[in-house]
Amino acid sequence: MDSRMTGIPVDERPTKAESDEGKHYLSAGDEIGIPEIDLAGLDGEGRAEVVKSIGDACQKWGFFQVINHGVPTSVTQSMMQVCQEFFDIPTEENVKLYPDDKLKPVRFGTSRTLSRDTLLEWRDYLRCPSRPLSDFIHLWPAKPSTFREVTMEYSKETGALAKRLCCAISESLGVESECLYEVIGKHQQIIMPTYYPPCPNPELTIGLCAHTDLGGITILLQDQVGGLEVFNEGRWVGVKPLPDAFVVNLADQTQILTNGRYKGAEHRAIVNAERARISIPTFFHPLDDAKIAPIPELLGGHLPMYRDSVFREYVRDFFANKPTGKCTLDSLKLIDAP
Ligand SMILES: O=C(O)CCC(=O)C(=O)O
Ligand SMILES: [Fe+2]
Repeated sequence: MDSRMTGIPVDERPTKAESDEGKHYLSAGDEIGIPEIDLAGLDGEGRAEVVKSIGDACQKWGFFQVINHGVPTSVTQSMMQVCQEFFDIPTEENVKLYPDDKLKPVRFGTSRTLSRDTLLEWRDYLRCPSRPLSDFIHLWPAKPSTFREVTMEYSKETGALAKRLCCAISESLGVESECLYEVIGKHQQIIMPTYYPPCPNPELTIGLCAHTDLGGITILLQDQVGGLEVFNEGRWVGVKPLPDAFVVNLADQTQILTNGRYKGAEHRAIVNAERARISIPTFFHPLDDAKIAPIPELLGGHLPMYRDSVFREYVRDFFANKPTGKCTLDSLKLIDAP
């Protein structure tokens, strides 16, 4: 906790960065917001319409919220509750039980970049891979006592939702329904319960610096506090918390696979002085040794925008780079536009 009191360097803080780059912030209450998509029609006659809305959102934002997503409210509520109980355990205890050792798949951290002293983010998180379940479940926290059972159910449900979303996204691109699921949806799944404590001086720091997610697709559950922001068309837009919704965003590998047609949007989390916030992103990644390149059918006679890369190497470079913006993705760029 002490190190957090130093805040992050001035040029990493949201207000400074925005005034420098001419960005401005729209709050969650403003009219412009990320698309809200009702998935109720996805498995019936309304499928084509829902698929189209998803495609439009992926193209314009790389971000959308879904309601009527099929994950039972009892499952999301229990997951929020058990994560709250986990973060109620003193930080020192969690640090001891799940050391922030990069070689350990399950670990607790106070910042993704804890080892680097230039960047301190105002958050705690637990990294919890869940696929294949038998490789990881015994490493998950045993306290709270219901953590494993609740998280297992949550993992199963979000996994099924990821499949439905990947299929809909593939259809929206006009490729075979399971195309994206095969590459990004069915392999690695990592659940990352995250806790942002109230911050006495929120203007001095940030919960999570601007970044894109490095995998394929992310499904995020958040409480009603708010703090997630998406960068779109030159400004930061707050993601308004909706009851019973998931926030879905595309990540770098999907941007590569779609040859830039769909975006892995930049986002960040800001903190506030009054209330703690919990968010639970679930990341879906390709296999470590998957070779990722633009899907040939999507090139449509154009040149590929990105060169091939092996996912494992992408991850290595991502963490070696300063985790801001799109620098790792940009390093694979061959041309600016297809
Ligand atoms: O907490 C949030 O709302 C965002 C989390 C996030 O973007 C991440 O962990 O990659
Ligand atoms: Fe993220």
